[in-house]
Amino acid sequence: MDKNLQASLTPLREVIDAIDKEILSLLNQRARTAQQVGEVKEAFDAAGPVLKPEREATLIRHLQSLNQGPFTQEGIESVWREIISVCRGLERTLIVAYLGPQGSFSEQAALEQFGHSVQKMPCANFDEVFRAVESGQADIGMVPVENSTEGAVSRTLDLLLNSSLKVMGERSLSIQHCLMTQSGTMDGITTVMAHPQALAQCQAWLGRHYPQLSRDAASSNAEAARVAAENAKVAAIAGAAAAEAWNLKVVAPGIQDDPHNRTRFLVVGADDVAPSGHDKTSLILAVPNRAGAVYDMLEPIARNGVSMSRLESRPARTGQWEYYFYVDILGHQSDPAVKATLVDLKKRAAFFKVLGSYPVQ
Ligand SMILES: C=C(O[C@@H]1C=C(C(=O)O)C=C[C@H]1O)C(=O)O
Repeated sequence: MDKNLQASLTPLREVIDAIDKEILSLLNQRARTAQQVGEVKEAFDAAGPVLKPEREATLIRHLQSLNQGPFTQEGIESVWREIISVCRGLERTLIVAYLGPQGSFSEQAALEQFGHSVQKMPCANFDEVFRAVESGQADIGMVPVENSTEGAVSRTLDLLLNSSLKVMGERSLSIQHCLMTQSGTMDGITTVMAHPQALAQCQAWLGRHYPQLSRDAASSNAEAARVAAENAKVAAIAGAAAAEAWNLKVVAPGIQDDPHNRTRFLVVGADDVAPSGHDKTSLILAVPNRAGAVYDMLEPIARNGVSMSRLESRPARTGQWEYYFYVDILGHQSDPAVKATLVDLKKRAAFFKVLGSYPVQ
């Protein structure tokens, strides 16, 4: 290295070393304090949850509001999610269930939300994720609920309807699909495999570039990657993490038809989440099949000055053209306006279920 360059860098690196030493000492103070929090929780409610999503959200937002840079806001979030993950792990290791195998977008969403100091429980399908959490084998689950190109993930909606689990959080992820094979080329490839959602999100691109390939459905994109790793005739569509996990080479990155393709995931668990100051409430409603019923159902939301951020319908399977409506409103169910809205909605609805209130991402 150039001598002058070395001479200029050395003092700066010494400063960084000294700062890191301070950070390390502070991290250990924080970790010890979190252990004490764990002891207090244990003493008051040994079976109670260690995870407090509202506290984690408030703490990160507060730091972001104090942040003057140049450390980025995204940096604050990702660094503190990992710090919290380690500290939480010293209280008790969180077990997170999601649609696997390794390298799935659900895994990525789970790790972004809860950090890497968790125990991963990859499951074969969404039903298994719900079962794992309902039975207490896992603390929480991470499931996709909607995609910006393809709309609702219907199996998740159906499971939410029938499950006792609460929605405890949300996480939105940019979904960049890659085409991947063993060799990194398409030589000898006869089939492209992915989850039906991913095949749908990439259909125009596939039609343009590989119209001759047969398209096969897999239970997840990461599962398609696992199959491609065993079969040289199969190309998989999955995220970059799956290529790494299954030792595949990317033939083409970012092949989804919409470059802004995003998926929103929900955290499901057994516990209610306290207010964080910026929350959302998810609920399911059904109305009788008559003129004006949907308008009447939604009227209390507008009247109480509550914002609705999502409205999704799903057939009720009665054969009568009846629907369940999945509604997200802004605010926590303990906020007065939201509380009043929920009371009104319950009076009008043929079916009413609050899925939970949780911090807005
Ligand atoms: C330390 C706590 O437990 C967990 C860890 C947190 C942290 O490290 O800051 C925050 C919330 C909880 O998920 C707490 O409840 O304050």
